[in-house]
Formats: sequence, C-alpha cells, structure tokens
Amino acid sequence: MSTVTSETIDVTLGERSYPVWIGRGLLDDHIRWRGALRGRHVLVISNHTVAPLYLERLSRGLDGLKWSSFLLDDGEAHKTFANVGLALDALATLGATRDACVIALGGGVVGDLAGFTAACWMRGIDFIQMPTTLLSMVDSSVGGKTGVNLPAGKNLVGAFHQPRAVIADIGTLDSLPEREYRAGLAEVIKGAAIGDAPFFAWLEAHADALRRRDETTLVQAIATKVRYKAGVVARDETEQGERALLNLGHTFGHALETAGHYTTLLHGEGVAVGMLLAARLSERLGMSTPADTTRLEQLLQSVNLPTRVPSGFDPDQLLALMRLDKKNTAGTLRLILWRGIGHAEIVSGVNENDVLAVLRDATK
Ligand SMILES: NC(=O)c1ccc[n+]([C@@H]2O[C@H](COP(=O)([O-])OP(=O)(O)OC[C@H]3O[C@@H](n4cnc5c(N)ncnc54)[C@H](O)[C@@H]3O)[C@@H](O)[C@H]2O)c1
Ligand SMILES: O=C(O)C(=O)C[C@@H](O)[C@H](O)[C@H](O)COP(=O)(O)O
Ligand SMILES: [Zn+2]
Repeated sequence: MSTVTSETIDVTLGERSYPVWIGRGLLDDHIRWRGALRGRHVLVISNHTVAPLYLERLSRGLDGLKWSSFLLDDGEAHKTFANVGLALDALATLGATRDACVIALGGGVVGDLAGFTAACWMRGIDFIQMPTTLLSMVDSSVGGKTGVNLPAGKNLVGAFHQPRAVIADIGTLDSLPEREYRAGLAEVIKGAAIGDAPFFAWLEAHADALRRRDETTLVQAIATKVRYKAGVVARDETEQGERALLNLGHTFGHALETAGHYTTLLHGEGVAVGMLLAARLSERLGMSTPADTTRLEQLLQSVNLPTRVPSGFDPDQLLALMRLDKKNTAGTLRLILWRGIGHAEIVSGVNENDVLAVLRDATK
C-alpha cells in the first residue's frame, strides 16, 4: 500500500467550487489558506476547548488583518439561534464589511453555527472551515449545510452556504478524545453503507488500523469519505433528491440526540444506532436481509461504537420527534432505508406503525 498522508479533493459547484485540503500541519500553512481570504476582516468562531489548543497557531496567519474571535461554550446544546445572534454582534463590533470572512475552528457544532452566521451577515459572506474533529473532517465541513438546533429538534433552522475552502489539519486529531474519534468513524461507515460497498469491505479490513489511528489508513478513510460526499453534493447541492441519502440513520439518530438533551449520545453515536434502526426497519419492510444488518452491526462494534438504544428512551416521544424531520412531506414520514451494504434508498409514506414497532423493540 502507498503511504499517502495528504490529499486534496475538489467540491465542484461552478463558481462556488472549493478545495478540501487534508494533511498534517495545514493550520500552519498560512500561505495556502490566506489565499482564500478576500477582505481585511476575519471573525474566528471556535469554542472554549479548541481555542486554547489551536487559536494561537491559526492567528499567526492573520497578521495584518483586523480580526477577533467569538468562542462558544462547548457542546451541542450551544448550537443555538441565540449564539448566532451573539456571533453576528461580534461581526458588527469588528466592523465587518461584505468582504469579511468567518473562520470556523472546531468540530461540527462550531462549523454549523459559524457557517450559518456567515450566511446571515449582510445576506452572506465568505467562510472557511478548519475542522478539528474526525466527524467534521469527513462530513460537516463539506457540503454547505449550516444551521442550528431549536428546542423542538436538530438543525431546524439553517441555510445552504458553501465554504470557500476546507482545511483539515489531521494533526489536530492528536488531542481529540477517543469517544469523539469513534463518533467520527460512524459518519465514515455511513458513507460506505449508503453507496460504496468496496469501501465498506475496506473498512472491515482496516478497522484495527483505524482504531489505532494509523495515519496513512486514516487519511485514506477521510479522503474516500470526503470524495464520496463531494460527488453527492456536486450532483445535488440543495437536497432535491440524492443528497437525502446522506441522512441514513439520522431521522432516528436526531430524535435520540434531542430526546437525550444532547447528553446521552453524541451525534456520531446517534447515527450509529440510527443506522441500525433503519436497517431493522428495512428488514421489516422486506428491503434488506439480516445478514447485511449483522455486517453493519459488526463493523460498528469493531470500532467500539454503540449499536443499541440506551435505556430510558420513550418510543412515542421518539416518533413524535421524527415527525418534525425536514425530509418529511405531506404529513408523512420520509426515511432513508437500506437495501443492504452500499445501497440506501429514499422511501416516502413509511407507515408509523412499522417505525413504532422497531422503536418499541429497540427500547424494551
Ligand atoms: N453540516 C453538516 O453537513 C453536518 C454533518 C454531520 C454532522 N453535523 C453536525 O456536527 C455536529 C457534531 O460535530 P462533532 O462531532 O465534531 O462535535 P463537536 O463539534 O461537539 O466536537 C466534539 C467535541 O470535541 C471537542 N474538540 C473538537 N476538536 C478537538 C480537538 N482537536 N481536540 C480536542 N477536543 C476537540 C469539542 O470541543 C467537543 O467537545 C452536530 O451538531 C451535527 O449535527 C453537521
Ligand atoms: O450533508 C448532508 O446532506 C447530511 O445529511 C450529512 C449529515 O451527516 C449531517 O448530520 C447533516 O447535518 C444532517 O442534516 P439535516 O438536513 O438532517 O439536518
Ligand atoms: Zn450526520
């Protein structure tokens, strides 16, 4: 096997195309990412965990610019509309003009909120993603879905707003806690489960190297997932069709995250459990086989991801939350179901009784 430890992937969207750079030390490669800055104002949005680790290194690249930072408290519970308001105030205080840029330094929470802030300020300014979690490198920094949660559910407010560049410095993963690292692997496995059976088999073969964070294997996994997502986004930027497949496991997962008040399951963990619930529902509807579900379960378990709904969840409450999912239309559930490894499918009009039966079984 070759030992490639850096990759560049283009997200091809006409005038709004952008590169995703993956490699070690990119945070310090100021010449590279300064090229994506157009004006003189920069607001760095980060949080109180990540900023002490990486903001100083980043700020060395902002010499000569007028910049400030806005730091969130840590956690999904802070991905709120109120914090977008405060971030917008920080842009106003900075005196940011239309050519200003927001830099998101952190995981998906920071990236989603920073991107939405950039989408709102003066009806849309540039932003750059500097993801520092595995999950944000393989998923949230790419594709331009930005937004925040409401008490009623996840990501209910947002905008499609593409970044100008994604700088994924894998060196930042050295400080990422183990549980967060594993949560990121869930979104890698998701991509393979949806649309890339050979990648799924590769992940099965490399689960041990991924658990050990072997760098060459990790870069290959990140790049393969990003390339896959970039392709889907290029074909269907605003989720009119195919892009909804990237939501495999998310209708269940988001409901679990919300019902658990963001303290029980991390996003990636919700996706892991949610994919298995979607697989079981698919089996129930005669779309997939128990053998495929078992393969998915074993791969998730091999990288130490949860595969069961934790105790204390109420199936009726979960179903109620699922009714507010953005994919639903005409008052009926629209879910991403599964035909087996590498084949997800959008299914409209899913019968609530079938969903409830799967939820009841999983919460017994
Ligand atoms: N926009 C999208 O397409 C998309 C895709 C997937 C997920 N998401 C969203 O992303 C969010 C989840 O992202 P996440 O898993 O990155 O969670 P996160 O942003 O909460 O980060 C996870 C934890 O790791 C910490 N952290 C981040 N980088 C670190 C580092 N290098 N070293 C040490 N600690 C670090 C954070 O402070 C946090 O405690 C959810 O809100 C989810 O809805 C969005
Ligand atoms: O990029 C997408 O499209 C996705 O669905 C990626 C998901 O992993 C991600 O969690 C996304 O934020 C979910 O979006 P939502 O539309 O269900 O809010
Ligand atoms: Zn996700």
